[in-house]
Amino acid sequence: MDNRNGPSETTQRTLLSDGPHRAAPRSACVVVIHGAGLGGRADVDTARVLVGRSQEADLCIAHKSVSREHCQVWRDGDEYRIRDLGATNTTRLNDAPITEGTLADGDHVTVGESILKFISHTSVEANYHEEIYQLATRDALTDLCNRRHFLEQMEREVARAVRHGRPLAMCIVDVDLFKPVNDRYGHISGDEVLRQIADLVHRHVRHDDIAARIGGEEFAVLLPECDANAAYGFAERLRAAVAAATFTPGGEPRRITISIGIAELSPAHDSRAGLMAAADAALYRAKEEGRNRVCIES
Ligand SMILES: Nc1nc2c(ncn2[C@@H]2O[C@H](COP(=O)(O)OP(=O)(O)OP(=O)(O)O)[C@@H](O)[C@H]2O)c(=O)[nH]1
Repeated sequence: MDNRNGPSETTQRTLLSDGPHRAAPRSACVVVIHGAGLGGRADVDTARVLVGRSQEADLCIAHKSVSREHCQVWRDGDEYRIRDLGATNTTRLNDAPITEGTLADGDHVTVGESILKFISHTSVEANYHEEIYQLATRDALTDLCNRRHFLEQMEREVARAVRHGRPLAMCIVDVDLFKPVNDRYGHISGDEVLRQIADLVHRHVRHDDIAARIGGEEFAVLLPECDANAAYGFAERLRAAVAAATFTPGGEPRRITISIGIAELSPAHDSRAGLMAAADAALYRAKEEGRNRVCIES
């Protein structure tokens, strides 16, 4: 159900055909194994990976001992290279200061007070680190991002969008009247419904969007480069897809609906907390106005 008159759709969004996200086999990567940013990682290929304190770094280590642009890592043919970017605390490779060097599997890179480990794509540890990364960042039930990872990503995306004056929108998605579903069919069947909804969320997002389960029956989607109208188009398609889907908790066909609140980055909502509060207020309105609808916070 719409509560807006004729929102214009400004962005073409793509339906993906596969189910919940699974990471592709990994390339080489750097993983923070000690200090601030522990567990953070970045894949390394020919594009230069920036490591630093900046929110815009590919591997952001938010600690004062780390320069905003500390070092960069990249693949050059068969070699993996690292270069210090004039950091105040010079980058160290296996404890020796460097301006530039070649990385070998298992090398330790000291960045301020944090230590990174370089894992080559052939390393036997690659799968282990991949598994740890998945456990730390994904929601076990739905395989979407977990709340913590979503909030971290959102912090970065908000900073990036504010800095470059780019649009950014977010949706908070809440399952309508889910308690009666649980009460009638049990939590296991309820979980299956949540998985099916997560699958629909995943199918409707673009590659660059960040989708997460942020609460029991609450999901969030962050949409970089989207204003509220474009987000509305996405949200409305998702709402309609859920409303049209057949769920079979306890083997009984049942319709389930969702309500969605949308907010976009604006001078009034220019922080992570502000944007989330605005989307939450819109969601509240969607519930108040009868559920199964999309509302935009103005
Ligand atoms: N199966 C399952 N249920 C959950 C999970 N997390 C929260 N819930 C349930 O989700 C339900 C949420 O209920 P309420 O917050 O009362 O809201 P609602 O019934 O969805 O109603 P409205 O949000 O007002 O439309 C509760 O029954 C929770 O137990 C979960 O991980 N799995």
